[in-house]
Amino acid sequence: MKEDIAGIPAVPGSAGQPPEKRKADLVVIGAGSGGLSAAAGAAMLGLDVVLFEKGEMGGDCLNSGCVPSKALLSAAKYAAAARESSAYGVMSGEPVTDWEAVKAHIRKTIDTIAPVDSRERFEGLGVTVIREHAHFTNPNTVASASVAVSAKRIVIATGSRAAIPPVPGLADVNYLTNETIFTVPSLPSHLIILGGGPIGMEMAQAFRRLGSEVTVIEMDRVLARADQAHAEIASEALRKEGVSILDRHRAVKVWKDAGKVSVDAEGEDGTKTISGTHLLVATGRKPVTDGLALEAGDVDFDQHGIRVSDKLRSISNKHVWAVGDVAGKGQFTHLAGWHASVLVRRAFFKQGSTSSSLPLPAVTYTAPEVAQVGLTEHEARERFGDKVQVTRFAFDENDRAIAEGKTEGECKLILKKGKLVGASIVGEGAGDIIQLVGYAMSNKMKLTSLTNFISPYPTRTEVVKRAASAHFSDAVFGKPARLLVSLLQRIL
Ligand SMILES: Cc1cc2nc3c(=O)[nH]c(=O)nc-3n(C[C@H](O)[C@H](O)[C@H](O)COP(=O)(O)OP(=O)(O)OC[C@H]3O[C@@H](n4cnc5c(N)ncnc54)[C@H](O)[C@@H]3O)c2cc1C
Ligand SMILES: NC(=O)c1ccc[n+]([C@@H]2O[C@H](COP(=O)([O-])OP(=O)(O)OC[C@H]3O[C@@H](n4cnc5c(N)ncnc54)[C@H](O)[C@@H]3O)[C@@H](O)[C@H]2O)c1
Repeated sequence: MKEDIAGIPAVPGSAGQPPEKRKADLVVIGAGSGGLSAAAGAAMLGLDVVLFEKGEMGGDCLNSGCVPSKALLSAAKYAAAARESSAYGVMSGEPVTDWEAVKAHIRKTIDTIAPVDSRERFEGLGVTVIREHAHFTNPNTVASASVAVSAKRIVIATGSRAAIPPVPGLADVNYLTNETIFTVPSLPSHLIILGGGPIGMEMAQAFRRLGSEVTVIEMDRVLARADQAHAEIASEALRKEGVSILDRHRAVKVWKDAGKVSVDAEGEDGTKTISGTHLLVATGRKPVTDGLALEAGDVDFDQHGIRVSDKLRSISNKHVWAVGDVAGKGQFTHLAGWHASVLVRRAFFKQGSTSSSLPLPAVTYTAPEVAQVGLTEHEARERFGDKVQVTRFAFDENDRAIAEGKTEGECKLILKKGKLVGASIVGEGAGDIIQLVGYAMSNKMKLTSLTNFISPYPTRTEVVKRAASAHFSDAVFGKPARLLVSLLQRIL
């Protein structure tokens, strides 16, 4: 693919001077989750690391992704708790949202975490941090306005940005993205959200709980990568809270009129026009490959990002690696962190992990949470056919869930001939609970490892042990077992 080199600063040096030339062991472009972890890992091994960042240290996750979204969701949780509290015998009224105070909570959360990602911390680790836009000048050199650094290893960790679909009229309205939604001047009165992926669904519930009217327009099904039944449980919960979800509706036209933004959404039953005060575009992400002069670096890329092998090394330039969203293998902070770990092990210890050598967890932080690790039941059946077994346990039989009145959900373990290949959990705390299964799978443990331990009572995580135990219940309590026990009773 040919590269769009727009965005490369025209000025060669800070005061019109040619950039200073230097060497380093490792150059990292991008100080987000992936780039920071790579830089820290290499610096802690005593290597000479140069890190370029053109924007805010911490990248998307800290500034316009995971952190602000989870801070917003936590504010929204209090609003929901106030509404629900009378069911628990505690009376409170309809909550009042102070949007400025919610934004202050978001800002405070970012500011509290920011020092971990800061220039000062990384300089303390020995990393040279250059707060400038960087681009390739040749296959082993990266330059910014002030410096050109040559290195044996260069890591591209430039992340992704919101992908804007080619919907007629969209470019002419002031739509919001993840970069602007957390600082919008007033609480949207009616927020229309294009896209029912993790961003769309998390934001839909957060704003609805804080008092906005919310409409989600999704051209396929919501949370399409999650277990379908679990995604439906989550969308039903959002609907009950008043979120209007138009799934299988494609946005085909957008326009602004008399201070309102309107969207035509086309479904099987015709076209509906939705009018609101704000429009959030959450229709997926686009890797940031522009402005890097990748052709000068002999770095191949396509619409998914830098073309790398599962070892995260560029297929066209052996000096170059890619980590995080720009590597085109998934868009999660924990995946970016894992990529950095793969890079450090491979590049400096010659160890053999790859991007896909551990099962990847994914959690959407709606209430209920929707969590996945490894394969969904659907993916497993497509791959392994009738060798697949499913064992499950419902939250409404879990005493902690009953005590807390959060009984919607289930834990589903997916097995291939008795071996764990995935798990899907929907319910309160699913993202925490699923770690137990991820741990067992990553360490290639047997299903019995999920039954052979004492789980504290009453905890929601007991659902994992109960789902695993259900798989063995026939063997343990079935007719053959009963016969054996009665025989042994007579002998012993
Ligand atoms: C709203 C939202 C919520 C999310 N929630 C979660 C969540 O709950 N859990 C989760 O795991 N993931 C979540 N994600 C995804 C997560 O934020 C990303 O997967 C993660 O930030 C990717 O990290 P990265 O290092 O690849 O890229 P980024 O964090 O995007 O960092 C890339 C950095 O590179 C810099 N850069 C780009 N080009 C250049 C250049 N030429 N020169 C110098 N610097 C450059 C950018 O300025 C940026 O700082 C969320 C994302 C969004 C948008
Ligand atoms: N909790 C988390 O871990 C978390 C939270 C947010 C984001 N993320 C990461 O960020 C990524 C991006 O999230 P996202 O929600 O933007 O993307 P996504 O790709 O997951 O979902 C986008 C949705 O928009 C729909 N869409 C596209 N064009 C449309 C149109 N014209 N009309 C209607 N619908 C349309 C798609 O069908 C899709 O379902 C996620 O895949 C995830 O990896 C993670």
